[in-house]
Amino acid sequence: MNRVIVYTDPPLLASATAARLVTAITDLQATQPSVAIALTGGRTGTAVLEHLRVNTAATAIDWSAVDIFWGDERFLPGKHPDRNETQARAALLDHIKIPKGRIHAVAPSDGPYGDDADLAAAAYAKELDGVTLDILLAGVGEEGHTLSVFPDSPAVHETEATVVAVRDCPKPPPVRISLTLPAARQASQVWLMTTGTSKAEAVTTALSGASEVDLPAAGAQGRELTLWLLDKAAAGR
Ligand SMILES: O=C1O[C@H](COP(=O)(O)O)[C@@H](O)[C@H](O)[C@H]1O
Repeated sequence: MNRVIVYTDPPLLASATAARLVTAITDLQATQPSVAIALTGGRTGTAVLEHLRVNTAATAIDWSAVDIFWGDERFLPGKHPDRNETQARAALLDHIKIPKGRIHAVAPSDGPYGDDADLAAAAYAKELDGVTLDILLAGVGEEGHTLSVFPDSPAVHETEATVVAVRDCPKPPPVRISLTLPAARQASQVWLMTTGTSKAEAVTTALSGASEVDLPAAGAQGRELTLWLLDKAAAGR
């Protein structure tokens, strides 16, 4: 099922999405022992986490039973400010009571696999093996990328692997680790969040039946639900 929800502006989108996450996570926790969420980087994804941090209802979440993954990561040294993990830690993860073992970050480029992005991708695929993501949060780029799957790139043609190393990305940094679209489609719910007029064309093209090769965001669909969370500007077309 596809749903599109439009908010007046980016701050409202971020706070409403944080509230939606609180409800979704606590509802899931009422019926299953643990919940798996994949985070996204970028402005909107980080703003949602900041709102989650200050949302008083979020104290109802039992973080000790939430596994945190990332849909994609910028392959940079650990603690680099541009890593999606670093930003998520600053926005939320360093402020909540979540056991270390529940945070499943992608290895950095100075980590156990050094700067071998293929090894880091393979290790992350292993980490995700057997996990069903309850909610995959993802952004949308101006050219229609989602996760770190860019239009007409090798990653968008990947049909076997769940996680790939992505090189020569048009958006910096050039090397990234990303879930593939087939892996994204294993998630129960995919929430695609984006704001701003610069995203409007990508959004309308994706929702008008574009091919995922041309517009990867069109191919990120959850098994139960695909939710497009937009501000008025991104929905403007
Ligand atoms: O580089 C990335 O950007 C996208 C979208 O970011 P935004 O700032 O335009 O919201 C994000 O979804 C992705 O995780 C990240 O690596």
